[in-house]
Amino acid sequence: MEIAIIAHDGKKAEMVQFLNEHADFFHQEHISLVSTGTTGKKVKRAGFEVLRLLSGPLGGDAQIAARVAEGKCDMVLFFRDPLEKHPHEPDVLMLLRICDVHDVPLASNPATATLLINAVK
Ligand SMILES: O=C(CO)COP(=O)(O)O
Repeated sequence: MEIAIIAHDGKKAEMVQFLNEHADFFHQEHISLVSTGTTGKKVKRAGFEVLRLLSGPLGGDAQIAARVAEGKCDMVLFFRDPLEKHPHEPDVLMLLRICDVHDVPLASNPATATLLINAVK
């Protein structure tokens, strides 16, 4: 199962904390992680194996959307920062839309992400 991990700058620490809290789940062999560039760097540094794509503002969200559209990515955990502006907002909205088009589960905060991963344990 491929899970995309994405976090805006103001939410990256929360994402790493979330991964650490659920490390047993994310370290399972059948779970593979894919991530936008800078998030991926932090995820890797925290000891998780991850396929790092481009940074979000450079097209990373779009790359993840493509994986969702192609049926490669099964779940998206995207901790967005609702208090910040993002130059690549169109890409962010596109990713959310593509998840809805393809009925792929998407969590935008830790509470929902916890419910999602508990559902697939
Ligand atoms: O901007 C992002 C999501 O929209 C995340 O990108 P980074 O992981 O490269 O910071």
